[in-house]
Amino acid sequence: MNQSKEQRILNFVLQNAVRGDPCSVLDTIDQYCSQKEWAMNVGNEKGLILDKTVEEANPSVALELGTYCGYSAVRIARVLKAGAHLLTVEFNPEFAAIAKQMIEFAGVQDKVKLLEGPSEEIIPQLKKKYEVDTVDFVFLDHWKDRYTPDTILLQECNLLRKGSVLLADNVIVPGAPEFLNYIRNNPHFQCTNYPSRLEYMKVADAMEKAVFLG
Ligand SMILES: O=C(NC/C=C/[C@H]1O[C@@H](n2cnc(C(F)(F)F)c2)[C@H](O)[C@@H]1O)c1cc([N+](=O)[O-])cc(O)c1O
Ligand SMILES: [Mg+2]
Repeated sequence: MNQSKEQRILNFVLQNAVRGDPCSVLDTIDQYCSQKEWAMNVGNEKGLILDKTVEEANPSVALELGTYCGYSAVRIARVLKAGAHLLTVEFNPEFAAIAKQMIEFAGVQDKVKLLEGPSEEIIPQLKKKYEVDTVDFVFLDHWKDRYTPDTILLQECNLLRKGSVLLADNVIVPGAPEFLNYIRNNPHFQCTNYPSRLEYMKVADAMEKAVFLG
């Protein structure tokens, strides 16, 4: 059975990155995906915006929707303060298995909890089953038509508090027009757009930050 692209990315990391060194894992994924096979990791340019937004939010509890191979989970976990943790949600079992190995190889497994399943199932479980009170930071990087319903679901489940920061990837490519319309016209959110480029490509993309005002 021939390997998947995601398996090839993981193998390249296992063979070329430094175990326990998150930066080397990120650089190795970026090297592979810019030189060999494109993949939908947030990448290093938008990754810097992600880093700054997480550092500014300084979350105790962070949530990621769309783990994929674990690139942004490693990226976020490596800048979390002591005692803070990231919950990352992945729907596809193959991707979840890859991401688990990526996170462990990077040495950030103590800061990351990978939850497998659809967001509409997992989000309502966060308080009772995963002992979450509210989330301080949310990275939206999953299916673009799920950004809005999941943002609404987070509010319905009382998981956001005054000052919770949402950061959405790909608001230009592939685009999330319905989400931008929702969040920019919602008086409960203060939005900021961060123009950048699509990972590994000379194509414009952007991230949107939305701070919940309560
Ligand atoms: O489609 C893109 N991303 C979709 C990403 C999808 C990923 O999110 C997971 N997911 C789905 N539901 C959940 C949850 F959490 F709800 F359960 C998690 C999917 O299994 C997949 O791993 C994309 C596409 C491009 N591009 O250039 O085409 C560039 C990008 O940066 C992208 O993120
Ligand atoms: Mg993305």
